[in-house]
Amino acid sequence: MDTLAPGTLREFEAAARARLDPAHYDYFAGGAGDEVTLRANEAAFERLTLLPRVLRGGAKLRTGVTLLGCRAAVPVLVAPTAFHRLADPEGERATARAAAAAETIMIVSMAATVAVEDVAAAAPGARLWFQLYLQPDMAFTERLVRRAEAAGCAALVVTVDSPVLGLRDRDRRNGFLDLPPGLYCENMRDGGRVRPVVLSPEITWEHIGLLREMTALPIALKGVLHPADARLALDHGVAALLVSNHGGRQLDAVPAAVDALPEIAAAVGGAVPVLLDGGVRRGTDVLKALALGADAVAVGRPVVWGLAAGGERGAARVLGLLREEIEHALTLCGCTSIHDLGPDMVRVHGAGPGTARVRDPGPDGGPGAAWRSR
Ligand SMILES: Cc1cc2nc3c(=O)[nH]c(=O)nc-3n(C[C@H](O)[C@H](O)[C@H](O)COP(=O)(O)O)c2cc1C
Ligand SMILES: O=C(O)C(=O)c1ccccc1
Repeated sequence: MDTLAPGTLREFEAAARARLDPAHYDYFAGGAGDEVTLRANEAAFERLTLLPRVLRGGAKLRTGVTLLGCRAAVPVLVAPTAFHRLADPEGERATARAAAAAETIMIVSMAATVAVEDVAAAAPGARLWFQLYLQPDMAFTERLVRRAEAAGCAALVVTVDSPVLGLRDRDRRNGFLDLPPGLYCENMRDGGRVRPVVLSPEITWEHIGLLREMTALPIALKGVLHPADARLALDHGVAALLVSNHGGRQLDAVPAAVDALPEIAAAVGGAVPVLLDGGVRRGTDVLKALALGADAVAVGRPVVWGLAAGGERGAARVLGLLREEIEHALTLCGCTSIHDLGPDMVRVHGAGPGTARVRDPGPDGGPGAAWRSR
């Protein structure tokens, strides 16, 4: 990469598109159905505005956050995305090194093309969480959990928005069904064969209970949109929630992730950390999500675009750009810490004051302070 290198996340997408096989680009970029939810994720951020505070300078900027015992220097995690070796020969190894360099958490996909042990070995010091689709064969699920634990993963992220795969017209048209020869879902190797990733409509809250008995690792649920499910998650001892519509790849017609966030944050009431992914493309998007009650966000496609455009350096640059943009926007908002952000600083474009306000920001203005102070 040179001086003409991408300088925004959206420019990274264009650079990645130019390099990728068109069917692979479509797999990464695409959504389900008419891609209404896919577009809504970014459009919802555009409709939200930030109201800066003034004359609050002085202190040194603080962007770090601790989630499930893991410190991240920035409130931006790497969302789990499958098949990184379609974007770069080093695949998830390169992504993990980029996340380590950015001092943030990478959520390794169960459908990674590098085994979780090899991802961990390639990136010493990386903070890894492991994403899991609960497999109906719970004995295999347990073997997978043991591998993630042994590799040093600090949390399990169970994806719950995928009882079946979304209907992805781009993949259907392109005939993209399987990985090309030589690439495999390496976490699915089991007794000399590679199992298919099973998305199962049979999975229930009972399986979450079984998983909790199986492991001491904290469990996050990814893909919760209904506030009643957020409350059920708390009843089941879940340690964090990730508000997500899977980047618009599962049920088309669900709300934009950031539009679903306030109700979930209100239901959780600070009991556990709330994360969000979907459509985060600018530092200002991160600030909007944090102001509305997220403790951190995750990015999916932008990291893949970085990887496809420039391998490890490209992915690191994407995370670095977000960090620069967050610091710049915080300063312009009169904040010295991400905990200074509150719902009072967000408006829905064109709506009156307080319309985006759903939760009392508390005396120090920061959302979700309850779990942090424990
Ligand atoms: C190409 C691709 C593959 C994905 N694979 C997974 C996966 O294996 N497991 C999972 O839980 N989510 C997966 N996701 C969803 C992401 O974790 C995340 O929810 C989504 O990408 C966030 O939206 P964004 O791409 O706009 O940041 C995938 C998303 C994309 C784009
Ligand atoms: O493509 C995806 O979004 C995804 O989550 C997935 C599911 C199963 C296998 C590979 C990826």
